[in-house]
Amino acid sequence: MKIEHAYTIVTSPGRNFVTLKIVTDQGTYGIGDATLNGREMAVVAYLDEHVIPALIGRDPQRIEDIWHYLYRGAYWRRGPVTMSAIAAVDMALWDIKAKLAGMPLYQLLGGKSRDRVMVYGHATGRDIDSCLEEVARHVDEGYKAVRVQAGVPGIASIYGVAKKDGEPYEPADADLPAEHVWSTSKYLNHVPKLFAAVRERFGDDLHILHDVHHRLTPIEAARLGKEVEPYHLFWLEDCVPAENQEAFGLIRQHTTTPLAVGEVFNSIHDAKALIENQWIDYIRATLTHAGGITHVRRIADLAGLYHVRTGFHGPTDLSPVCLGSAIHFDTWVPNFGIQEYMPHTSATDEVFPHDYRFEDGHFIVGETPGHGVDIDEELAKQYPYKRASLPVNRLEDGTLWHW
Ligand SMILES: O=C(O)C(=O)C[C@H](O)[C@H](O)CO
Ligand SMILES: [Mg+2]
Repeated sequence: MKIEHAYTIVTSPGRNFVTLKIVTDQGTYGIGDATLNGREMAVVAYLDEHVIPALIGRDPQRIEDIWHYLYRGAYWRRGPVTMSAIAAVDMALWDIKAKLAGMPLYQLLGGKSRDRVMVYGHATGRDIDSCLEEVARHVDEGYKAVRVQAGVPGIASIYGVAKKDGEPYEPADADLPAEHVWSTSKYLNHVPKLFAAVRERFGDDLHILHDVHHRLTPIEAARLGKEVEPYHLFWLEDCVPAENQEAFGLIRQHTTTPLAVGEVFNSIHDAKALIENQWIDYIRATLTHAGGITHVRRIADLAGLYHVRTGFHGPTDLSPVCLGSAIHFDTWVPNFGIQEYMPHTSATDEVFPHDYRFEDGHFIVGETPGHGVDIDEELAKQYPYKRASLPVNRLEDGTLWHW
């Protein structure tokens, strides 16, 4: 069997998505997600110019060999563009292999470790009261775990909070990067009050999560982790930028609040010290940005040795192809923790028909052979690419800060 044909599809049903389709000489095809928010066309160029020509004629069943061919063969290893391109190939090849086997992907990975996959949704509000209303809506819809993000008095716009209450949050909201202003002291003084209010209204059973979006220094993160201990967070996410993995060692010395990190990671090497030193509790590296199923499986296996569980990134800027594949992975992986879920627009769901379903705060995996997600190429053409950028963040004195 040979790869006969492969091509990229860029579509924007509400936001941009990049999909790779690989077709074999026997007609079976697979698709993979290559979406890198705000840098989509860099991955398209990488795939079109450097990867696809080298795939034609190869045996699609040799997933492991093709992974190493693309990783080692590039000489320039790692990085989000390279690893998203490799991931798209890998996901499409697993889709093909599972279709050839006549099995849903989770069966090929090793079968079910659980019947359903717990997800967390996003509650956002411009103040604490409106955030609580959104938490209530999620609880009514069956969610058992909710990420809470609220506006902070004195900060005009903040990560993770929708511009209008009740609407979904979209970070890539402008042609060129919007400029936000950030104050660590205002945030740190305010945010514990949000968790106190959530516990007060919803009691102890609801899992609550929070994303700091890389904005603190290690000692500030240690203070926050310590102060929120009484509210028993499921996790505190991305409390510091993670290029310096040792920073998490410092935070860990000070707090028992569970720590999650990894949505911007693209390799096992980004997470190795964090996992081996047990400085974190959840690893969030995603299939699309960290080299696909073949590589993320290695990260998960390493994590399992150290009591670190998975908590995959699942924003709307990863396509249903990534989400569908992630649900198969989550259903199999022994050290599963939780799956992030931001519902896609109905236009996106129409472009990407899929067989996974949300029920009572969980995802239920589908039984279609492959990863269970397809693309309607004719419909996709109706939504042309539109450049959209993530914002940048400055301190009140104008210093460029972490977004
Ligand atoms: O979903 C999350 O936890 C995020 O932090 C979302 C990111 O800001 C988003 O995916 C950036 O593209
Ligand atoms: Mg995040």
